[in-house]
Amino acid sequence: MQLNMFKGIIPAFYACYDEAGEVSLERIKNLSTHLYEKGIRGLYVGGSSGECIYQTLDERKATLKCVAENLQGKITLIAHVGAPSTKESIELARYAKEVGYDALSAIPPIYFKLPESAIEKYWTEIMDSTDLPFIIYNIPQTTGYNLSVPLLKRLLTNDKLIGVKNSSMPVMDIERFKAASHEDFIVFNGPDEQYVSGRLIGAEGGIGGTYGVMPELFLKAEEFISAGNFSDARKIQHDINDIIIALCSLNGSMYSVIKGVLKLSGINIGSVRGPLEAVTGEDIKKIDDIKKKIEEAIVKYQTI
Ligand SMILES: CC(=O)N[C@@H]([C@@H](O)[C@H](O)[C@H](O)CO)[C@@H](O)CC(=O)C(=O)O
Repeated sequence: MQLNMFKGIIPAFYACYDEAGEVSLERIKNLSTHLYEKGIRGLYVGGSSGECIYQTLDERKATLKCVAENLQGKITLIAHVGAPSTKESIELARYAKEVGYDALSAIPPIYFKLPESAIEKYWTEIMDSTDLPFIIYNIPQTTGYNLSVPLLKRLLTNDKLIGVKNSSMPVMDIERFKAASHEDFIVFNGPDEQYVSGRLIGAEGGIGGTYGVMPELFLKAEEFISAGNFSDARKIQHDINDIIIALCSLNGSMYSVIKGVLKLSGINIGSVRGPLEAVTGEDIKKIDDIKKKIEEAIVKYQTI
């Protein structure tokens, strides 16, 4: 397996809606083209940022297909296929394979608190449903399950497992997963607030929910790390974190703020779907300040 295609900056793709809140193929095409032109390594489609659990199977398939039709063969495409049931997850996995994805990924089962044996079976059945490589999505803050090293080791007996997208907050988890696996196993940094530290401790790429609103800054952070310029890497991470704190400071979901910034920048992908909350009232005016903050940071690092 050629793992280089997964190394680098992979934005988690945002759900794209029209003004009525329906999935918009035109907007999916616009956003995916916009991110591609920024120079990203790939896209992670249909994950948390894709509002996966609030979309129907048909909407998720339409999104997967539209991104693939636009960018397949140009960048790495990872399909997140985690769904409430194994049946639906496998249906999405087979669909992703059919429309040309390079890899699959899934959160553990949601809602019921299931034993690890059920989680193992769930991921194994998805892996066995196609010949695509598979990436575990570990995000304990939303799923309530944190990948254990013993389960990772058992799953590693399946050659299709090529990596973990780790969104748990301790960077040490990245080091543990890397140490429990092998050289050709890739750990993706999940928390964007610690991209630099995640990379230094063993992550070889990143998949993140805020990359899409400021790809230039994460591409630059990656450039600094690759060049061994840790002083500037630390500085840009600081500025990125200030922006993430601002994105999370308004009265709606972070994704609503991100979509507001993108809209002001000419990329309209609508708002968020309930129960996620949109930004309202006076806070709407503050979105422009966040956009300016991002632009200032981009300019600051452009010539370094
Ligand atoms: C808990 C959480 O939502 N984590 C995000 C981060 O990118 C997160 O949005 C960011 O670090 C800001 O807190 C990602 O791991 C989500 C992601 O990659 C996805 O959309 O699938």
